[in-house]
Amino acid sequence: MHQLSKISMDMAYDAILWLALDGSIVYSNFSASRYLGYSEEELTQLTIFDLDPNYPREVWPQHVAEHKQKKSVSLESKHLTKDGRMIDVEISCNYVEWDGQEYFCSIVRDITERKESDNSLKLASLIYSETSQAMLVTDQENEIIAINPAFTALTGYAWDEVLGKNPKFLSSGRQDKSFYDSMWESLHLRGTWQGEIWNRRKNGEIYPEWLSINTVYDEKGAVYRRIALFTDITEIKKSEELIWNQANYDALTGLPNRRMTLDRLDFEIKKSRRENLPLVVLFIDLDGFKEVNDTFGHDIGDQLLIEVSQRILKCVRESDTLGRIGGDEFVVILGEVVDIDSTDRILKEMLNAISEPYLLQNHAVTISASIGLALFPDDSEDASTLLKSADKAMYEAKHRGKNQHCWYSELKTATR
Ligand SMILES: Nc1nc2c(ncn2[C@@H]2O[C@H](COP(=O)(O)OP(=O)(O)OP(=O)(O)O)[C@@H](O)[C@H]2O)c(=O)[nH]1
Repeated sequence: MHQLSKISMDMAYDAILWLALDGSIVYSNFSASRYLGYSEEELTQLTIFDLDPNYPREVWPQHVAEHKQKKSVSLESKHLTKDGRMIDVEISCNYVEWDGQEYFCSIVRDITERKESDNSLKLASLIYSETSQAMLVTDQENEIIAINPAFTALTGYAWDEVLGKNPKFLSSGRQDKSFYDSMWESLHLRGTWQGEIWNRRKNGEIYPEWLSINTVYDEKGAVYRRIALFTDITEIKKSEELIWNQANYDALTGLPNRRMTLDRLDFEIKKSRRENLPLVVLFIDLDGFKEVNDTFGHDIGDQLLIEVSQRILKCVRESDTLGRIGGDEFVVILGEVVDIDSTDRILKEMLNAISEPYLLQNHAVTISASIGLALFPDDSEDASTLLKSADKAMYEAKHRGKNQHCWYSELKTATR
């Protein structure tokens, strides 16, 4: 019978250690050797304090008394293996009296793996609850089964308001069906999608977010969960917009700057080519603007530039472009001109409007402009050459006495 119980103890998955009341190991099974790395003989030379070096020896007598009284105690600790590893163990310590002797029979289970997975679960749950990224998890039916606190902070929706809902209730309506179709196509094909999307908060506010969706599949390869992570990118968009505006618009007048004006000219040339209609570029330079600055100061000069730009705008269609490309230099693009002769009327109106007196900070200021014109496709077919031609024509207008216009074609005729 004794032999049988030894065999069965050796077959046990858990380690079994018999301790005398002084903490010395008097018996161990096969599993104990397996996880601690010591032979049975070696273990009988050791004490519980060798296996558990952090065990405070001074409390041992107190623990012995308690364990004797309770008969059975469960606890978690760490054991040091022969090769120096500390492993997590779960111990069930039982007080046994046998053959007039007292023992503790400790059943020890190696829980290192469980601890590691507990720790990674704890870490995952910490990340889930503490991250500033909003998270949303849906099930096979695409119904929400989990959200994190950042989701509530970002969208304004609490857990009980979203549970079981299809996430499409967050849509802002800004993206069309084809946008969502291609998102779903990517999710079906690759299980992932990421990109920029506009959603709506509970308070109705529409905001841009960077969204990344991943899919978890079950063992049969069917969709099990989809996990969406997103961040509010309103501030990023705002600063991108600011940088873009600074790069493309003139801060004083709010008009397109040189770079943007050239882009528009490019675009309008392409349009005119498609429509087979001419396009006219006006290069406008103020006459004697330096004197306004010198006489009335830079502030009034600035105000004059703003006023002039507003007067020019009143003379053109909304679809035409007015840009400020230098100090007192403006460019107008008259796109898709059906009637070239109508340009002369616009020019007359513009020159008159600019030369009407201005009242700036109680000062009466007058100014005029010289305008050079170039025609697409006759004078040039590319944006920068067309602008240069208009510039040359403007110089000719100055040369002829200012406050007037000149077509580039007139220069070509003059040099012939
Ligand atoms: N107030 C103000 N002045 C500017 C600004 N940018 C450039 N200027 C001034 O605008 C003037 C432009 O020079 P010019 O075109 O040679 O001066 P102008 O007196 O108009 O000369 P003409 O074109 O030959 O009649 C310079 O004195 C610049 O200092 C600006 O943003 N604000």
